[in-house]
Amino acid sequence: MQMMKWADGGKQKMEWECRMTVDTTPVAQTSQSSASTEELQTQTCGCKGIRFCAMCLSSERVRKLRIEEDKYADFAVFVYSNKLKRAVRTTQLNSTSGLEDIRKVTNELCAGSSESIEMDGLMLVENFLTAEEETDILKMIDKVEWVVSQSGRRKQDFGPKVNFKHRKVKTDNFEGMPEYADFVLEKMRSIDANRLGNYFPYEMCNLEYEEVKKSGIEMHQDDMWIWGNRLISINLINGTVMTLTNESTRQLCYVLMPHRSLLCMADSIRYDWKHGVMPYHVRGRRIALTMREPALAFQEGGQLYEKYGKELIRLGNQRVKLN
Ligand SMILES: O=C(O)CCC(=O)C(=O)O
Ligand SMILES: [Fe+2]
Repeated sequence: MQMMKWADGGKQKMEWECRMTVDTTPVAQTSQSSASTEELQTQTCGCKGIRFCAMCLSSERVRKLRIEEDKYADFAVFVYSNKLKRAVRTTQLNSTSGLEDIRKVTNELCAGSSESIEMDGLMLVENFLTAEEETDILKMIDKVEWVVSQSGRRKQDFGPKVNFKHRKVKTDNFEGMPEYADFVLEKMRSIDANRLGNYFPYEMCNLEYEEVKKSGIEMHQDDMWIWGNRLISINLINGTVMTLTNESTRQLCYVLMPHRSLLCMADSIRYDWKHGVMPYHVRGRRIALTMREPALAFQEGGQLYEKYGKELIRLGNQRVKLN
């Protein structure tokens, strides 16, 4: 299998963005060309810097960045077991394994003598939404215009624009969360009031991934200045794999996220690990409904509450009616 890594060390400039992410070097991506790639190349995509999708895969910019290497090749590989609530070591997978192999190993896991690690702060809720609830939410999501984003994704942003480098926030286009946010937040509270209750996001970003576009999201950590502990991601239409890497312990963990599941990444998973979605783990169309809560400094009593937090929290509590 051919691997790609990025020659610029993964650093990239990002100014006013609607959302998160401190991007660093992405994990190797399998490079499979598809018949439709060439047709897509004539279109305009949103990729810049280290990012790529099917449309720009063979552009001059992307070709210059590629070198043959897999950054995580020597990491110990684990798969997350939602039954055991632990990540179990496997030698059947490597750092570029495909979706079907990861699914097989995950489904065949059993409590045994394999080395395993606690995944503090990782919570996977299978069947978080029923099929009917998913259909209702999707209808509302698809009423809103999609905007081309990076790495083959499209997005719908409900949140502030943030200049991560200069630590500035603009709220000009932020009118509140879409009306279906209340249903989602109430369902989270009803499932686990302790861990998922009391969640008042001031950002919701729906991300659309498509297999044909080779959509993915590079290994990254969400920004820690503005966004708080719990990152939420709900899998609509199709599930996928969340890849987690811990560079200090040199461990990689695959978390199989079924269709209609919710993933919460908090505590050490949020702060000690990176996460990403590999394009070759995407099937068909997938929508990730993601949410972020205020960092402590932006909450009442925090240093940035008066300057930014108060207004952001007020807007986060407003609802936008969808026609
Ligand atoms: O696609 C997902 O589930 C996660 C996306 C993500 O990590 C992000 O938006 O920061
Ligand atoms: Fe993220």
